[in-house]
Amino acid sequence: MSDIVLITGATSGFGRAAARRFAEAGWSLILTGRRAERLADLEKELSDKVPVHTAVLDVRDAEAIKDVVAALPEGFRAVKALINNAGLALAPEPAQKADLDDWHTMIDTNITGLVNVTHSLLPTLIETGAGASIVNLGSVAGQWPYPGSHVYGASKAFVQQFSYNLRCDLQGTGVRVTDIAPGMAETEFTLVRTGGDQAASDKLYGDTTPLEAEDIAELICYTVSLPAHVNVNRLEVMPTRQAWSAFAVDRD
Ligand SMILES: NC(=O)C1=CN([C@@H]2O[C@H](COP(=O)(O)OP(=O)(O)OC[C@H]3O[C@@H](n4cnc5c(N)ncnc54)[C@H](OP(=O)(O)O)[C@@H]3O)[C@@H](O)[C@H]2O)C=CC1
Ligand SMILES: O=CCS(=O)(=O)O
Repeated sequence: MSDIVLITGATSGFGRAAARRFAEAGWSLILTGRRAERLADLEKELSDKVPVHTAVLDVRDAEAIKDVVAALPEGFRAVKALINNAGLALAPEPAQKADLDDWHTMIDTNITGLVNVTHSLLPTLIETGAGASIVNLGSVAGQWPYPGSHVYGASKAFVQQFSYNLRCDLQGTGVRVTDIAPGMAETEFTLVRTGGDQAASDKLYGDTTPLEAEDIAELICYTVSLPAHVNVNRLEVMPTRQAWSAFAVDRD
């Protein structure tokens, strides 16, 4: 029987690329996200290669997650890898101009959603034991501050620390935990962050060479495919053409 991976946010970007990469590697796929049509398209694309189960799921809904896990068909129950990828940034403006609802949406998705899914899958992953993995999508924004990152960066700092703390508690169970922290990667991320501003997205990723979704998918698949005794704690990854910036100084 093939290994089973559950991916949140499989309808776009890293999640969709990861679905394709895991399919290439022969894993059975549980693909989730809010957009049913995209899940159906992905199932159609991949189901002649590997077994695919899809579930429309908003990670903010803890009860819905329990239902999805309880309703997993035979053959998809012994999940070996959980990829906590669903997430978003909103409100690119400075904190003092940001909408409170946008802050709540980021907290509810990036923190509460990730915690909801993890809590529901922990018993299964522990039962799977040696070689099981949780990969959490953090961000360079969880460690490095920049203007307009406010709640988004803070939510990813939570992801990093939660990953480390989980590792401590899961020691002895065989379940591995990894925080993958990408820098600039071209996906629908900026389109979502800017409320659908394609020009802003094109400008951000233009005239440089951002990471591609496939780069991160490769790292996710690599991380969970390492021998069971190897735990990658954190992977921070940037495009070669991106680096840190100097401190900002307010001058007269
Ligand atoms: N692109 C980048 O530069 C970076 C991104 N990241 C992180 O990587 C992860 C993936 O982002 P990326 O692929 O770039 O962005 P995309 O916008 O392309 O994909 C985001 C995915 O998250 C899903 N999602 C969002 N909200 C919810 C929700 N409430 N419930 C379920 N699924 C949800 C979306 O699916 P749907 O709308 O169908 O629900 C979509 O599949 C995010 O956590 C992001 O913060 C980290 C570092 C860099
Ligand atoms: O998490 C995404 C990368 S960035 O936009 O914060 O640099």
